Amino acid sequence: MTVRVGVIGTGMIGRDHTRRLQQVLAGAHVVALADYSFDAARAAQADLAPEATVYATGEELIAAADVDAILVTSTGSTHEAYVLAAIAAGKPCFCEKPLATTAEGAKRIVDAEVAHGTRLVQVGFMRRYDAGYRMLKEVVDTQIGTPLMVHAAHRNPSVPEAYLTPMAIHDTLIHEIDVLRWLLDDDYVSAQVVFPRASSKAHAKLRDPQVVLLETAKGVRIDVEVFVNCTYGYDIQCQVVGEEGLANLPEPMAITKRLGAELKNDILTDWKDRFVASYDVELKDFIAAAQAGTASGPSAWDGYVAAITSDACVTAQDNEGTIIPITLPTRPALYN
Ligand SMILES: NC(=O)c1ccc[n+]([C@@H]2O[C@H](COP(=O)([O-])OP(=O)(O)OC[C@H]3O[C@@H](n4cnc5c(N)ncnc54)[C@H](O)[C@@H]3O)[C@@H](O)[C@H]2O)c1
Ligand SMILES: O[C@H]1[C@H](O)[C@@H](O)[C@H](O)[C@@H](O)[C@H]1O
Repeated sequence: MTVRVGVIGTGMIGRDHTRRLQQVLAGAHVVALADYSFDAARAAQADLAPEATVYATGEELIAAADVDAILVTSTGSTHEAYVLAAIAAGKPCFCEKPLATTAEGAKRIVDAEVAHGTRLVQVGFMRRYDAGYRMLKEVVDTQIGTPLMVHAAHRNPSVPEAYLTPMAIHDTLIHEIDVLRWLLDDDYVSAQVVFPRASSKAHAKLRDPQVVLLETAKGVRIDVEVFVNCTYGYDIQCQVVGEEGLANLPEPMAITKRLGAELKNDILTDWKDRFVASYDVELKDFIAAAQAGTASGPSAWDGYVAAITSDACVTAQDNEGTIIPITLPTRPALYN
């Protein structure tokens, strides 16, 4: 069965996912588009999905009889309402991160899905599908002994003026929040944030870099450097230290050059290139589950836990150096 998909939000990643569904992956076809900007939706239709219908609102798209499944790729603050509408319509829904901008909003989605009784939501935590992270998890699970510490870094070359200090948490660190929890099969119990000397490359409303310290229920200590004006490239690092050895996330494949008396290789600069393959695999997973009328992969519960953790980290930013406890509610059976 070909899944007929409606895409809400045709900005950068909405267009990229539409391209994936239309040109790369089998089993799905984009039949509907909507964006707050009608022109943006029309442009995506012209460039990527000429046969799709453009709807004036996301709500109309969700209700359309010929739409089997929904992709929510609009601005983060709009996700919650669309995901709730998709659940109410009983349609599988892939939602880009964040699931909701508050923990309360994410909880409303969890409650709605639990009331529905089966999974319908997949959250766009694509790193779980990255080949490098999957290799790392295999080694962490089987070879280096009990994990004790994680050292990680999330570096972007630059960010726009609209990117403010809390975004380092809910826009950027949120990937580590999810993937490290998955990697360690653990949950967080506290967060702390400290700010090193500020980079002169950051604009006035952004404190950059920052170091986030997380502690897990099993006692693992995690430090994540978030540095979003590092200038030199898009660089994701992750090292897990275990009782018997340590394991590093592999570097992306790159040609090593011996040139002009130098040994060098290029560093990627764009997240789209760094995780291009994992975006393909996560949507393949979504299509396969949607064909069966359900969802798999990162769940609404994972989105909710990430939101609770993000909120604690933002509180920790506002209270530099203070350890902020993180308490999770009981996980509903749907997510076991
Ligand atoms: N997983 C990842 O690595 C990754 C990467 C990039 C973006 N994202 C997430 O995807 C989402 C979109 O990011 P982007 O970079 O494409 O942003 P963007 O600004 O390029 O696109 C967002 C689009 O949503 C539209 N929009 C705004 N309000 C709307 C509404 N109420 N209804 C319908 N459309 C609406 C805007 O007009 C715009 O076209 C964000 O939540 C972002 O965090 C995830
Ligand atoms: O929305 C983007 C995206 O999620 C990237 O993966 C991340 O590295 C950026 O910091 C963030 O702004």
